[in-house]
Amino acid sequence: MPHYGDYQNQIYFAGLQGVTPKLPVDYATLVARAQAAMPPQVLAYVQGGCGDEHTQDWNVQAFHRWGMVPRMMVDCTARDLSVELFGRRYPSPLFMAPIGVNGICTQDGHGDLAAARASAMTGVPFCASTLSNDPLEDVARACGDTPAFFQLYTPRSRELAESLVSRAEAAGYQAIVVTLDTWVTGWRPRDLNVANFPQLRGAVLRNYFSDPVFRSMLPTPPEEDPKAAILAWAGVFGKVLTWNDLPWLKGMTKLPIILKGICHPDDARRAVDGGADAIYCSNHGGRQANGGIAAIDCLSAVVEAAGDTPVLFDSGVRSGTDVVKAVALGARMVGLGRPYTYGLALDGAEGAAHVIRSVLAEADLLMAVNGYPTIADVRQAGAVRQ
Ligand SMILES: Cc1cc2nc3c(=O)[nH]c(=O)nc-3n(C[C@H](O)[C@H](O)[C@H](O)COP(=O)(O)O)c2cc1C
Ligand SMILES: O=C(O)C(=O)c1ccccc1
Repeated sequence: MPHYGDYQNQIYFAGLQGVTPKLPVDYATLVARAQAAMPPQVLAYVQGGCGDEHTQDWNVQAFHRWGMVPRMMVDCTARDLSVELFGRRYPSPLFMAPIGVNGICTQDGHGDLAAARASAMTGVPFCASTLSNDPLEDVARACGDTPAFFQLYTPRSRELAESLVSRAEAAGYQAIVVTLDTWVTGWRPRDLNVANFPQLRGAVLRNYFSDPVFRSMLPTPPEEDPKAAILAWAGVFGKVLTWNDLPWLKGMTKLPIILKGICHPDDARRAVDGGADAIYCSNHGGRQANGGIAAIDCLSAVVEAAGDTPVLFDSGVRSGTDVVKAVALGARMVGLGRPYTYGLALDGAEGAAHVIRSVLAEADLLMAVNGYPTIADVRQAGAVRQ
């Protein structure tokens, strides 16, 4: 049976022919490469966070305060990283978190399709953002046989929200991820200092411009008057959601609803009581609120409060080790964010696939060495605060 860890052998054997990996396998070197290669404003938008970026930095640092204890004399020659979510089996806990500017991270402007192709190549599900340079239908097709999720930025117009969700359902997405923490944009000094907000320059709004309800709100089509369409987008973008909206969100679709941005156990309990199908513990990578504690330090309490309801996690995941730690702390699935987008920026779908394969290989080999042959074993072993 092939293992994700086999990627390591592929790299070493290629080395015998004088071939080294096109992109690095570690995050620090990857970021350094991205910093040298990406257009400065796109880099600032992807790399930056809220305020002085303490929460963003702490998301990453806090992983180091959790550790795992290896077990010996366990037969780990065969490993199974698969997990179940909503009755479907996924080959690993990893998924690609929604990144609304994937579209402008490749030179051709089709980074969403490239991200989707990386998903098809690796079998790691892609959570497509509402913010996209290609329509969600095309992105779904580019995911091939790999199931995908659709992330909804709930607009102020209910009709538009319903239209986006029904399109996502028709396109074959498996779940709707409703992001709760971004009805307004957090204070982002890197972008403010260069006065750059890509959406206001017309980037990544294709799901709106292709939507019949959005188009019906405009006196002239977006192709004829893009400025007016962008202003209309700015006016409709962010609905303030409250718990009273949960029945409406649930009623919109047959698909499972995943609430993204939950960090407090009381919110997790309310979400479960309100019928959320899954909870997504995340602080948006520290891009929305500064001054918060690290997302990984919120995870255990959220998992406990969620009971049987599955909990997804992202924010600060930089390696396969981080993925295994998040699983040990109770995450059913773990989202990779900035790292795959840097891969995308450096080498398109291949680059993102390489980053994903490196993360999976490290996770698999860690499980092999630590004596955790399955995800259930990881969960059982847990992680300790050091
Ligand atoms: C450039 C960028 C754009 C993002 N766009 C979205 C988005 O459109 N929708 C969303 O729910 N989250 C978005 N996020 C948040 C990610 O889904 C995820 O929560 C975050 O990247 C996790 O932090 P990390 O990348 O530092 O691990 C974005 C993050 C980044 C870095
Ligand atoms: O950049 C982001 O993190 C993001 O998801 C977003 C999208 C729209 C408005 C503000 C932030």
